[in-house]
Amino acid sequence: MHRIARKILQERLVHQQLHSKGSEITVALSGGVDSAISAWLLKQEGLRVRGVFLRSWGTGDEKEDCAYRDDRLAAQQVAGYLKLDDFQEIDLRPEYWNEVFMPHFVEGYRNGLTPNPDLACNRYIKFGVLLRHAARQTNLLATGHYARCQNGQLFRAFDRDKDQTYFLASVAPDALTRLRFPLGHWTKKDVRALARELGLPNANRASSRGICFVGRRGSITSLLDEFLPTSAAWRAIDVDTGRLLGFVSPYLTLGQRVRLGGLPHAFYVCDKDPQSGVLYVCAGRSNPALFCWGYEVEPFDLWRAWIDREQARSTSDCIRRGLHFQAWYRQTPSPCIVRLCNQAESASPGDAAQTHLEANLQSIQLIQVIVPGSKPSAPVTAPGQAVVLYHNDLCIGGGTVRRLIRELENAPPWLTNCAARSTSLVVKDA
Ligand SMILES: Nc1ncnc2c1ncn2[C@@H]1O[C@H](COP(=O)(O)OP(=O)(O)OP(=O)(O)O)[C@@H](O)[C@H]1O
Repeated sequence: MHRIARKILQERLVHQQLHSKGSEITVALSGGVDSAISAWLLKQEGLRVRGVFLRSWGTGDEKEDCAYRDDRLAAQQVAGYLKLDDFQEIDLRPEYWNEVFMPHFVEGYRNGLTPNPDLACNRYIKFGVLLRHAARQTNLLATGHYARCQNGQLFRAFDRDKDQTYFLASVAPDALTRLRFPLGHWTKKDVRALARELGLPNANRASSRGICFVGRRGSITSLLDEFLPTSAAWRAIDVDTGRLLGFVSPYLTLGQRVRLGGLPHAFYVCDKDPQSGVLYVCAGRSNPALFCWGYEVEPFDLWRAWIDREQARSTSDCIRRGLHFQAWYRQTPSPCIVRLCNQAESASPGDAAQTHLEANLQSIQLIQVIVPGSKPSAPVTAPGQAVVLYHNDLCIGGGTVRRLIRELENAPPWLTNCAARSTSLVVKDA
């Protein structure tokens, strides 16, 4: 056995449950080194491994088609080199277009949001349509994501620097029960070294360009101009003076600096009104018009599943403490308090002093992810983006930001006193 693999297997870092010899699994092969090593590891377990390459994008653009052909060829070469039991390409361009690109990306921007198509892609394409496709032949699907999964629960990867649970938080809990992430206990460094040791044809290939499209176009703005050609510039209005300062791109994000010529200050986006085509801006980064207490979030199913499990042992207390949130991939997690609420409360949250939720927890449609402290602070994310929640290593979902919470006039005692207290949930390591 190869040196690095032996070291890792001997140290029992591959904790995934071993399946009986002869069972089958589908591996999503991107052409990159992570999915290739995942396939190799599964073969070491004695599984029959079928490779599948996914085509999700293509507009006839020569540069894009060229990148797609390179990826497919690399995936095919890996499948041949590892003597996988099968290799297929599946074309999910219509599904990607209809379930991710148009509804999440294009419509999101049209509605003034800052969407994250990668989370939608994982939920609807890789762990939706592709998983259903895989289920026709094998019951399990593996990918080269860095994450750990056990009993339908998602845990951070051993390699914190590569941990991809942020992108997986939107995946349906029942899908998680059929997924394998063979690299959950590996570091990227060891994966790369093993690929070289095995002489894989893609051992030195850069990380895959993924199945998403933006990187290949240069900028989101040029892509959106193509798909939303009628979007006119919006009016930039200074929130403090009500003055019209100029006309700007509608795709600017909350907190982003706005380029407005000939003005003495730097201006930042503090609010967007897609109905009237107005971008509210404020002078300076420390302007209170930018600040918020936290984020109102529409929860992913994974969060609901966590709440359901918790409900069995907890009271109807609507505050959850001892959690951390991440607002983007690789962001250092920050402490937060989560308050469960329903639509009616959300319309007028007041000081959010209510501590008992009358409604059944099942009816929760919104959660408030609040940053502890006595003062509001500058936002770290924007409507449309995902805020992902963690309890230690356990990823408990999170959700899509619907709006910023600006209304808590003074920090209520539960927000300032209880920041450091932890929930009594016992987290089992995967
Ligand atoms: N076009 C594709 N076809 C099949 N599977 C894919 C494709 N793109 C990504 N995947 C799967 O999703 C996983 C994570 O994709 P991501 O785009 O984050 O790539 P990555 O971390 O660079 O991994 P890799 O080195 O395998 O490309 C991949 O390891 C692979 O299993």
